[in-house]
Amino acid sequence: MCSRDCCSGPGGSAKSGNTCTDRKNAKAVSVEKIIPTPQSLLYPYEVIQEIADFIVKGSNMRPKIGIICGSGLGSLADIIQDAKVFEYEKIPNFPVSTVEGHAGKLVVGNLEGAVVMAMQGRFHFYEGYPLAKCSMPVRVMKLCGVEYLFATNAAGGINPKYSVGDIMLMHDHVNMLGFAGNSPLQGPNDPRFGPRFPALVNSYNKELINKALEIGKQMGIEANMHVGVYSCLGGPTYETIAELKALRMMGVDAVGMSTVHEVITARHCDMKVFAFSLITNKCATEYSDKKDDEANHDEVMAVAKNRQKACCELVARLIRQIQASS
Ligand SMILES: O=P(O)(O)O[C@H]1O[C@H](CO)[C@@H](O)[C@H]1O
Ligand code: HPA
Repeated sequence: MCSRDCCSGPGGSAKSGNTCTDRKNAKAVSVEKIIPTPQSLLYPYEVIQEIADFIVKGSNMRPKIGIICGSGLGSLADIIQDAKVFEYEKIPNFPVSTVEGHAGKLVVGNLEGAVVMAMQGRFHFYEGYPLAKCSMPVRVMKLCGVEYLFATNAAGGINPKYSVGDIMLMHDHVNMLGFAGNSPLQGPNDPRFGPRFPALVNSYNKELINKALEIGKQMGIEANMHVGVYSCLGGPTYETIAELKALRMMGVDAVGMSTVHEVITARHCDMKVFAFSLITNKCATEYSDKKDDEANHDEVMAVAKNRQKACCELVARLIRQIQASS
């Protein structure tokens, strides 16, 4: 079995110059070798432990809260104090960020009295990474000591009541990649992380949602805050009108290309999850010739930049409350 990067995503081909020894020696390769590595075996426990040790030793901190910054929301990591910054390239066995708005840095430090670690840059399926690789950093967080995952994303609003700039607290998801038979947990289960068949009802911590709603009121943004259902598609294409109509019929309020596999991985290893979507564009669910109806990443980034202050404030205040009650 080849478990090197060259067989598991774009970081690999960069490192290996696209030469995989298994591929070069194809004639001699046995059937076992050409069956793709099950996702769960790409990052064995020991490799995750090595990465976690590297971060804990390198920062001399043990984080309690992990934050994943969505597209254009990297400033969530800029408010961390006494920060130790690790570039992804310099972390052993870590993938690289390839998307604009995802800087590719891991920031460990203090925020509102808690030690946090924040990913300024997440990994997406459309970048060519298997889902287990996209969500591998969540397991690293767990082995660093993280108890809470804060996952944030930029998303298209399908619920007609949502406006650009609104914040949707996630209380559930529809796992479209899972419907298609893809999961970060696919392959042999390592019980040191969690059970073979994890339950996902109650994945999004209700207490944290309620606290965030209260904070929204205190910030005077309650009219721009919703509680809703997110769905992740594979991307990188934005959705067709027919797909958006179908998602709406399924009860989806916001759509993106991330987060769900991170939440699955976090719940598998029993982390408490808080997640929100910043609505960066309204998704059209009727046919029209208007160019305005087309989503684009520049708009996503611009809206995220405009709303980063409110997002930072929400995250900081919620962490303060977690600290106050622990
Ligand atoms: O989910 P995040 O990483 O915030 O990014 C969202 O924005 C990008 C599309 O504009 C996609 O990557 C989508 O998933
Ligand atoms: N669709 C999918 N992903 C997205 C969108 C969208 O409209 N906006 C931001 N990320």
